[in-house]
Amino acid sequence: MQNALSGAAIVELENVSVTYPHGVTALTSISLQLNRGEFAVVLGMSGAGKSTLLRTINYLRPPTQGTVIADGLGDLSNPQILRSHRQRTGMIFQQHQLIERHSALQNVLMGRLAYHSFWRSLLPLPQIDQRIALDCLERVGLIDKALTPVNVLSGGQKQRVGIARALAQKPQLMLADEPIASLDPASAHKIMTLLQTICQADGIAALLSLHQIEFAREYCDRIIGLAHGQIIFDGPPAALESHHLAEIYTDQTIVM
Ligand SMILES: Nc1ncnc2c1ncn2[C@@H]1O[C@H](COP(=O)(O)OP(=O)(O)OP(=O)(O)O)[C@@H](O)[C@H]1O
Repeated sequence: MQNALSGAAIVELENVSVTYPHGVTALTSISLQLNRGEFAVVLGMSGAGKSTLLRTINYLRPPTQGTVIADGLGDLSNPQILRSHRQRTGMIFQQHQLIERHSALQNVLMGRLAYHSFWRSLLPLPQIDQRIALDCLERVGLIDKALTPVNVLSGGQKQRVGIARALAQKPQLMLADEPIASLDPASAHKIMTLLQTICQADGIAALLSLHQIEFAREYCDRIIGLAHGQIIFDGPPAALESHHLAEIYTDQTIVM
């Protein structure tokens, strides 16, 4: 295979830095591989660079230095490679980013657009796409809400529609930016269980950003700790000790 990364990596960041136009550096010299089949989390204080890291992995925020390489595809600075990488990368957002007046099904169908040209996507999508979207709604337990406008769904249900939309892309990589931040603990556990189960069943690599250390420990098999745009810790939950947390959450008291 051309442009294959070593080992199990699906995407690799090499010496990546991101500086925003007004001069804030959000990431500094990040080198990181995300591996197939892993369910990883990035932890860090507000402003540590978690969202920027996730967005850089699909070039919603291109690096100002360094490269992002997708396995089997190559450097994301090439527009064609980026298009292929985005097609196989699902994105889940804290605020769902759904079209509120559209039904759950219409929103999930958006996940199929990456498989069609711009002009084709202006027409109703083929039946096969409708079937895939309905399957995805079924997997997140919302088949009975397929025709319900999203604006009458609960926060947890909206997040499940967001997961179904990402899933409809048939992704190999899932990026989830604070997927449980606006949910109560019971709904948050449901969403984490759902994400973990689906990613495991479909062999999807996942990188989530979270604020809740206890959720990261319970569900994830790899923790990446960021502080001030740099990686402070990268390892399994069992290796994360209080001194790492003190470094990640520099201004906060840590309760273990
Ligand atoms: N669009 C932007 N333009 C300018 N600066 C930005 C932009 N987005 C983020 N930043 C800055 O980059 C730094 C990292 O922000 P980022 O959103 O990646 O952190 P975060 O860890 O995700 O924070 P939070 O947990 O609050 O979402 C911060 O200093 C932030 O102010």
